[in-house]
This record gives sequence, C-alpha cells and structure tokens, in this order.
Amino acid sequence: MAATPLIAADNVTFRYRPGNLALDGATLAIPAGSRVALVGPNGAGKSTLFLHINAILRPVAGQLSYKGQPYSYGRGFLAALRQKVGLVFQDPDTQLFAGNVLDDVIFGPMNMGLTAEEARRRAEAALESVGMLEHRTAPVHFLSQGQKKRVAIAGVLAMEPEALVMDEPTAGLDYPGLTSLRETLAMLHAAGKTLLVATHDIDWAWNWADLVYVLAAGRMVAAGSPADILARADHAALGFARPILADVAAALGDRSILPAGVVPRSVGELAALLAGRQNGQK
Ligand SMILES: Nc1ncnc2c1ncn2[C@@H]1O[C@H](COP(=O)(O)OP(=O)(O)OP(=O)(O)O)[C@@H](O)[C@H]1O
Repeated sequence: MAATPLIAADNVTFRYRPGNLALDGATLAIPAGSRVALVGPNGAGKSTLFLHINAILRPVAGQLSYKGQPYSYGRGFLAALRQKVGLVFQDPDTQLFAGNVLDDVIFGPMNMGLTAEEARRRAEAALESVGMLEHRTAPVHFLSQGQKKRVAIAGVLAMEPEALVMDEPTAGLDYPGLTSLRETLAMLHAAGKTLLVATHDIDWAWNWADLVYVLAAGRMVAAGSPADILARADHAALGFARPILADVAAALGDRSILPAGVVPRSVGELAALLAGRQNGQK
C-alpha cells in the first residue's frame, strides 16, 4: 500500500466568479520528503491551487488533506497547518509587511508563541540561509525584488515548516540569487523537508524535481518523474513548449547517438553522454 501523502488535493474545484473555473477537479499527492514541481501555462491555476493548499481559499468541491486528515478550516487547524506548510507567494510584496527585514522574518516565530530569543535565533538563521543576514536592519522597501523574494522565503523558513510551497521562487532572481536559492532548496531537501514549487523554468524543474505535475486549465493533465514526462510526445497538448533538452536529444537522433531509452536531464548530462560516446569510438 502506498504511503499516505503529506499533502493531497482530491478533485479540487474553485471559481473566483461564476463562469471562471480556475480549478476544475485538480488532484495531486505530495509524498513526504519529495521535491515536486508544478508546471503549466499562465492562468493554469497553479497559484490558485497553492492558495488552497495553504487554506487561504476553500474549494467549492473536492477536498484537501494533510497526512490523510481532511482540512477542517477551524482557527486551530489553520494556525497549525500554516506553521507546517509554509507558502511563499509569487509576489513578495504580498507577503512582506514589516518595516525592516528582521522584523518581518521574526513575526512568524513570535506569532507561534516562541520566546523573543528563540524567535530571533530562528529569524537570523533563516536570513543567513538565504544570504540576507547582512541586510537584517534594512527597510523592506529599499530591497530589490530578488532580495524581497529571499526575505519572503526566510519568513517561511523561520517557522521551521515541514513543507515549503513556493510560487515561482526563481522568477526575478539574478545568478547569485538563483545559486543561493538552489543551495537553500538542496539544504532543505537534505533536512527532510517536503518541497512543492510552481515554476515556468522547465529546464530547472526537470533537473531538480522527483515528481512533476502538469496543470492546464485547472486540471492536472500529467504527473510523473521528469523522465516520464519528457518521454511523452504530447508536450503541446500538455500546455507547454517541448523542453529544449528533449528537442536536442531528438535532433541528435537519440537512438543512434544516445543509448536507447536514455533521456538526458541536463545540458551537462547530455554533454557527458556525448563525450562518453566520442571517447568510446576512439
Ligand atoms: N483574484 C482573482 N480574481 C479573479 N480571477 C482570478 C484571480 N486570481 C486568478 N484568477 C483567475 O484564475 C485562473 C487561474 O489563475 P492562477 O493565478 O491560479 O494561474 P497560474 O497558473 O498561477 O498563472 P501564472 O503562471 O500566470 O502565475 C486564471 O483564469 C486567472 O485569471
């Protein structure tokens, strides 16, 4: 029997207004400790699904559950859920509200009833892990979008959640910001956290995720390992462009150039496979 997922959405349907079906029976299951990428075109419903996972929105039909327990939406349930499942919004301005960086990040742990000392320890550790500790006294409105994004992530990390749900965390980050985010995600995964990320960065998602869900028009149209989804021929029907790597592999003629069934998951892996083949021919 499959293990109970940490978070599950079962046939979740939601309308912002009559006639607008933002989610149309969306279903997903997030195994504990996994790295899950949610991809899909603009307007597919990714952010809406995340707002359901954090119980900010409530479905008109269908159900969400945490460790097999259906969401109950009472005050106690909401407080516990939001401590265990941290949501990083797409737009950091939605999330940040305090005057300076440390005050913003310390708010969550203080709200959990921790001592001021423990809350500060957690907030500083979280800022350190996203490379923003040196900015702790900076006014939030002085920060760049990428820096705000990192502070928003720190605000969630400081709550020490079991799962982080991040809506397009790589958008707007420069190279050091991306590197730092990748390191943070690797550190969180190594620490056993469950990670669910919505992204348009398909190459990154393919390299990073254990499991990929594809959402289109409010419905989950595909789910599987990156290799499973790469191997599907109907990427256009899934609502996103065929990943570049798959095109490269196809253009190279995967059967003649790459071992049968091998689908490279990164440019580096493709280069290594090709280099290995060239060496083998000498
Ligand atoms: N606050 C809102 N009020 C009304 N409609 C909304 C609202 N937020 C989203 N929608 C609509 O719900 C649908 C799903 O939007 P959502 O933002 O969840 O998609 P998304 O997959 O996150 O898109 P993107 O990749 O552009 O961030 C869209 O049709 C969108 O126009």
